[in-house]
This record gives sequence, structure tokens and C-alpha cells, in this order.
Amino acid sequence: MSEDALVLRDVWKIYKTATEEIPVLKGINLTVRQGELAIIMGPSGSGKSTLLSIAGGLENPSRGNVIVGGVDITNLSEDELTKIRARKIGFVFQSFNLIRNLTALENVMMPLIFTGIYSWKQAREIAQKMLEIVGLKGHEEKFPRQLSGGQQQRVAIARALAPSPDIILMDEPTGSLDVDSASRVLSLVKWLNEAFGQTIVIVTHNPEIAELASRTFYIRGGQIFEQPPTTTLADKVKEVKASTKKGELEKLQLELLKIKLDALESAAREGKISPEILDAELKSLEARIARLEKFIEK
Ligand SMILES: Nc1ncnc2c1ncn2[C@@H]1O[C@H](COP(=O)(O)OP(=O)(O)OP(=O)(O)O)[C@@H](O)[C@H]1O
Repeated sequence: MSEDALVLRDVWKIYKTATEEIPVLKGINLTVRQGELAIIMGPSGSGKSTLLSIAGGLENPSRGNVIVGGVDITNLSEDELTKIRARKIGFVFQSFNLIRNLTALENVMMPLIFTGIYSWKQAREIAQKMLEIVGLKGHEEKFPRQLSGGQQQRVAIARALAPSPDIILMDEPTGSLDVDSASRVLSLVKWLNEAFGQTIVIVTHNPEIAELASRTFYIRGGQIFEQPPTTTLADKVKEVKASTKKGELEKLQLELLKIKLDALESAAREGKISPEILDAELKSLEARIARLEKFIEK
């Protein structure tokens, strides 16, 4: 069973301009396991955003492989990649990227529809639950302009989380927020990771975010280095667990993963997903379900 949410294998990125070749990533090897919160730091221009775009299948590596939740996304067709990305990867950007003329609820429903596996009714039900989880119950029918920056970022997080992706990738998620909103968003991120078991990778300059990490990486000179943990993560976990009702979120997460399992199986019966991809996706989903069930039984 696949316990690795993200694997980068010897990933290179060389940008070509008219006059030169710029090697930005030089053979990156990185494994993020399910349930980890990994932070990637590094100087400006070191390739953090490039790495995140490649990990999320938004950009192709010049060489090497990207494996998300057991599926190698490196050589998929554009059509397959779009659907896999929607099911397996959630993105949160600095600028929220919400669609202006859709309500909060509709924004969260969009990626669910893009997965090609959820019905309209399932998408609506999941989107409602997600907005409740991020503390935005009652704001479902508001448009982005009617929400504060922090609330918009929470909609963006609900949207990223809705399809129960194997991994959420965040690029400077608090970059455009004031201190108060940033701290609310950070608490949410920490809570989703610790209590919800969501795997998250964050690219940031913000040392406060780095304090949340279970693993910290630095990019420099095209290479990646892991910094040994220095903070006492166990204390942070205790703090978060104390503030959430025991088992409730895990049960909700399990419910959502089971809806996804049903949706995947019916999509496969209708021939919407190839057997190879279905097989890899089921393995990853079953590993996540088993992990949660074990946790709930404790
Ligand atoms: N499409 C492109 N064509 C050519 N060069 C590019 C392209 N995209 C990025 N680069 C270069 O690649 C390098 C890495 O850029 P990237 O945005 O990944 O860095 P970063 O670490 O995220 O920077 P910052 O912290 O400032 O956001 C930079 O030198 C940038 O100029």
C-alpha cells in the first residue's frame, strides 16, 4: 500500500532563454509521507515555486519523475493529468485564485466537478461540509468580494481540501494577509494537518509557518536539504488535539474518503478511468482509509 503522498525522483528543471540555459533544479529527490506537513524554504529565486508547480503537475520537469499518491503523473496526457490533478492534488496560492462571479459554495464545488467522478449532489454536500470545517458556515452564498482576505483564503483551503486530495500544495498561503488573518489561516492549516491527517507541503519565507512543520527543507543551488527537526512536535500535537472533539474530524474525513471511493468505483464501471490509474488510486485511498480506521479504533 502506498504510504507516500509525494515522491520526486531526480527532478531537474532547466529553463531555456534565447541566449542561455538556466538550471534551476538539479536532481531533486524528495519523499513526503502521508500525514506530514513539509515546509520548503530557500532564498528568493532558488526554485521553490518551480518545485511546487512541478510537484502539482502544473509544469513538466526537464527530467525525472513525479509520483503523487502512487500515480506517476510525469507522462500523462493533458486530459488525464487534469482529472488526476483534480482528484489527487489541492492547490492554495498567495492570491487565493477564487472565481469572482461564483459564490463561496460554487467555488468549492468546482474542483469536485472537475474530478469527473462526483455527481452534482455529492459535490454540493461535500462543499457545504468543507465550508463548515473551515469555519464559514453561513457564508455559502457570498461572492469573494463580500469576504475578507482571511475568509477568502479559507474558502481557497476548503476548495483545495474538498476532493480529499492525497496532498495539498500551498505557495505562500499567508503572503497577502494581515497578521490576524494570517494567524487564523495558520491555525487552520495546523489543525487540518494534525487533526484531519491531511498531507500538506508549503513553500514560504515566513518563519512562523516553518514552526508548524513536521519536516523542513531548504533549496539552495538547485539542490534540496532537509533540516533535522528542532521543535517539539509532540507538544504542538497535544495542543491541537485538546482543542478539537476527539474522533469527530477523523470520522468526517473517513466519510468523505468513502464517498470518494464509491465515486471512483462507479466512474471506473462507466469507463471514465483507466484500470491502471484506478488501481493506483484505490491503493492510495485504501491506505488512507486504513490509517484513519486504525486511528479511530484507538
Ligand atoms: N518560465 C521561466 N523562464 C525562465 N526562467 C524562469 C521561469 N520561471 C522561473 N524562472 C527562473 O527560475 C528561478 C526560480 O524561480 P522560482 O519562482 O521558482 O523561485 P522562488 O524560490 O519561488 O522565488 P521567490 O521566493 O522569489 O518567489 C528564478 O531565477 C526565475 O527567474
